[in-house]
Amino acid sequence: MQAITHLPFMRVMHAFGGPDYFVTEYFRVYEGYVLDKNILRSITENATGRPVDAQLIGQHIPSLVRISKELLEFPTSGIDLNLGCPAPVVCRKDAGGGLLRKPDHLNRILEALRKSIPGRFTVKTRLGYESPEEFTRLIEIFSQHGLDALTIHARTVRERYQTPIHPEQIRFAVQTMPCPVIANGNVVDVSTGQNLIAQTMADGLMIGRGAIRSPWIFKQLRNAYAGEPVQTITRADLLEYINLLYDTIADDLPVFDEQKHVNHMKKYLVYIVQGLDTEFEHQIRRATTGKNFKQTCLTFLDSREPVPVFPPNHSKLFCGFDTLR
Ligand SMILES: Cc1cc2nc3c(=O)[nH]c(=O)nc-3n(C[C@H](O)[C@H](O)[C@H](O)COP(=O)(O)O)c2cc1C
Repeated sequence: MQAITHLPFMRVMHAFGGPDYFVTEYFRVYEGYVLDKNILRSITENATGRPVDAQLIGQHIPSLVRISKELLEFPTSGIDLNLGCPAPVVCRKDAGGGLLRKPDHLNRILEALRKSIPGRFTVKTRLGYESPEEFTRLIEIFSQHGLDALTIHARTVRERYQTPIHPEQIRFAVQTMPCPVIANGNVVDVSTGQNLIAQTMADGLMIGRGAIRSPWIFKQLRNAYAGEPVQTITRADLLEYINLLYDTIADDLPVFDEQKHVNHMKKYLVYIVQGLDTEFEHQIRRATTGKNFKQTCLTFLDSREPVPVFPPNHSKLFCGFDTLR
């Protein structure tokens, strides 16, 4: 996730158990593009011991091929093509989710990338641009290119993040695709993860916002599937997580600018505070210094009280996950 799931964030996720593999923020590929050194560090300095796929976004075929080849010189576990980003600035250029409106061009991109990537080549997609009905045609295309996995964020581009997802479309892909299918969208706890797997029979889960809010989610799911006890998360656990995130990201900065760092931390906190005290959220929004930020966290989180398992179901940050409960 752009400007969120960078190298220090991956380190923190791993400290709490972490996913089986990571995917980088996307490299925004165009003619003349030079590899972003900071994103590249997620690959070259990945010390988690878990694989990391390099994600590309773009539509210019020679550049996508060139950058894939360049990336394969580094210890990446594979190349992933983003067909899901709904940002208007990306879609207008027919990249990310915008490419779903250009199936013929998409077909040519997949053909060229598959030819030039000898190892793992995967796609992360939405269901279509305007309507889930577009997905049948897209699956026809995806199934022709020997993909190593297909990850599906089961919403259309138009639906952005503000609706329930369409698990039946993931189920359709699982039945149709000759490769593993990873289900994505609205997994916020063990029950929503297990229900998404049960409804789709997907080969795995990708978790985004739910992991920012609660990095224990990977370990909790592993424990639940193994029939082991699942950890209850307390306010004090959250405090430890936030402090680790604050310090790990700060230590990774070439130049530390306190105010910028506090603002960056707010990108995580908007997810973390969901379901907690509204006054906590207000005070975090107003924090400008590190001391102020950390003191606010301490004031609201210094207790052994369990935190709510679910965030609110109708906010701008999380929406529609109750259909998976
Ligand atoms: C702020 C933000 C940035 C994102 N950046 C990326 C990205 O760079 N690449 C990608 O494949 N998906 C990106 N996504 C989408 C997520 O990976 C995921 O598909 C989506 O949030 C639904 O899954 P979730 O409910 O587990 O978060 C982003 C989502 C958000 C909210």
